[in-house]
Amino acid sequence: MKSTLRDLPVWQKVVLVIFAGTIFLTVFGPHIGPYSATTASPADRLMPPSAEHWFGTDENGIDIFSRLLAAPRTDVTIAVIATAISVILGAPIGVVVALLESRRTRRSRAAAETAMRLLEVVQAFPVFVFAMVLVAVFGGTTLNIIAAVAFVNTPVFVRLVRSDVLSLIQQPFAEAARAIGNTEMRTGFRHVLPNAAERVVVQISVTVGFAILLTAGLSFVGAGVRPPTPELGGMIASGAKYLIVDQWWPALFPGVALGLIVFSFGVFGEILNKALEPRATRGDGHRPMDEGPTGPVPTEPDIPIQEATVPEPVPDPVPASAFAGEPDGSTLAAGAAEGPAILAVRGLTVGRWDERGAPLLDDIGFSLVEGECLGVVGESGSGKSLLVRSLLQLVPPTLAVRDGEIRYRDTDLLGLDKGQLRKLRSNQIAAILPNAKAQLHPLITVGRTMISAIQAHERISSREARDRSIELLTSVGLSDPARRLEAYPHELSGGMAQRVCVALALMHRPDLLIADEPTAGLDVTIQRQVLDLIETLAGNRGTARLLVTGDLGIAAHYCDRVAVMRAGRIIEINETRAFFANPRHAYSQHLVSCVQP
Ligand SMILES: Nc1ncnc2c1ncn2[C@@H]1O[C@H](COP(=O)(O)OP(=O)(O)OP(=O)(O)O)[C@@H](O)[C@H]1O
Repeated sequence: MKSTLRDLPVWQKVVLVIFAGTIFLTVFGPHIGPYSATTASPADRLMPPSAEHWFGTDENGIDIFSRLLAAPRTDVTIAVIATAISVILGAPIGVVVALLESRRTRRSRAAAETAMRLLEVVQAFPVFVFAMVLVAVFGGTTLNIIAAVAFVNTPVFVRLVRSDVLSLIQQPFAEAARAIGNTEMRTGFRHVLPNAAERVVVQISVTVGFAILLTAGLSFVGAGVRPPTPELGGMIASGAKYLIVDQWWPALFPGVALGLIVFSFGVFGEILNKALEPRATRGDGHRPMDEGPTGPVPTEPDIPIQEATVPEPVPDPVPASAFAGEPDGSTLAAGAAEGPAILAVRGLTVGRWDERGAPLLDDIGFSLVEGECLGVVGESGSGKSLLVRSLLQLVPPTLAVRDGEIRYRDTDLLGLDKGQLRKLRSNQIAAILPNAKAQLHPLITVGRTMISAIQAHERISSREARDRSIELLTSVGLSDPARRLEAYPHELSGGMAQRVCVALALMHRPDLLIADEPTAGLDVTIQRQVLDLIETLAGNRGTARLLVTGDLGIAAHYCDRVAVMRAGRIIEINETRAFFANPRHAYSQHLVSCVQP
């Protein structure tokens, strides 16, 4: 904060002083004027500025300087209370409307649409006229003025929060929050809404400024605060009629004061915005945390990961027609593993929700047994991530599962309601999604994310949840876990963030782990450490793993079987050794040939 203040340009520092002065006057103003701000003195009527009355006197002979010192209390108090009401009403409505809109059901979309149309009706009236009508109908008491100003400003916050939540709800950290078992509402309010806070804070400051203007405007037209209460709009109104007779001071000073106050609130919002941004407040003084000693030392893999990396996208030296053949019985021979399946997928087909266009996932089928690791490989755009999202029921809102079955043990996942799904996620089915840093809430410390994830499933105190978080971070090999709990995601290295995500995914000892490119973006050594960690923690507990990767070397080293995807279909599934020794499908042969020396 200190460095933010120091870096401000001079004019902003001046505005900040005006803002601080306004707040000071709001609290103490009525008590510090040299004269009474309300007692009339007809003998001193309309005296020009002088040493005795610095800003002159008004039509009632009251010292204008003393009234100006007292007036901000009225305007600012009304504006602040009204704006607080607007935020308290507007922000939750905005979150709910956004969540309704992001659902695909007709009913929820209709409800969101109705709410937005109603807001448009409110906003279609000129705000000032609307506030005047409200005050005229219900009377010009202070409470009614506050209610009117709050009412006309509420839609601003609804719209602002709605648009922010709509754009943020698809972000990786929000998806991750849902994947670890948070309800949609909890994700919306606890994970997404704080990210809209920066814009809301700026808007609050601008709105308070506007609300001061509105309050003054209502008083100016005689519908607001009544004399003799010192109030800027009323002072301007009473002074304006003397402008034509060259008595400028009763209107000019309150006019300038009003302009400066409104302006200072707008600028203060910007300054606050900069100061609240965690990267701004902590970025300078905090160097990125060192990786520190980490967990299990990896053993040498049989196949070196670097050498096996498949460049993306895979060039197609073989004509496309060579790969066009339908997968047949031979290429899908090992599609069903032996033993009772933990996950069984049949005929899964995903496409646009309005059923237009070709499916993006077409007739996907495979199964996964206890303790097994199935690698899903394929070129970019083949549908690997979409498969993961479909399994986790996190299909983007523009897409939908058109057909098929996803069975987790005896449960049909596609038939579950949100509550049942939430219980399964994280408790029994866990996910690690790509780009760990983006999965973690940018404005929430690692500790709060972990505690919230633990408490989403267990009724335990925050202290117990914190102790558990420290144990978990230790188990994923993070040094100094208590300090890591206080860190924001941007203060972690990629490898550390990924370890936190592994801890989050495995905290409830799931028996199915779905990992989508869990090491994307990490350097090769860290990749191996993270994959070994998953293997040690999940594999040794018998957790079945579906590991999506674009790296055949990773699939070769860590997976029991490999499934190859191309253009939304699984074209081959085989045991890992057999797959690399003798790939059956022409496209698999091409993939394997790309990584063999
Ligand atoms: N929200 C969406 N709306 C429409 N199409 C989508 C959407 N998300 C993905 N797709 C399409 O689905 C197909 C599969 O995408 P997906 O992200 O699953 O590929 P991928 O195999 O994971 O690729 P990569 O390895 O590059 O992440 C692509 O053609 C993509 O354009």
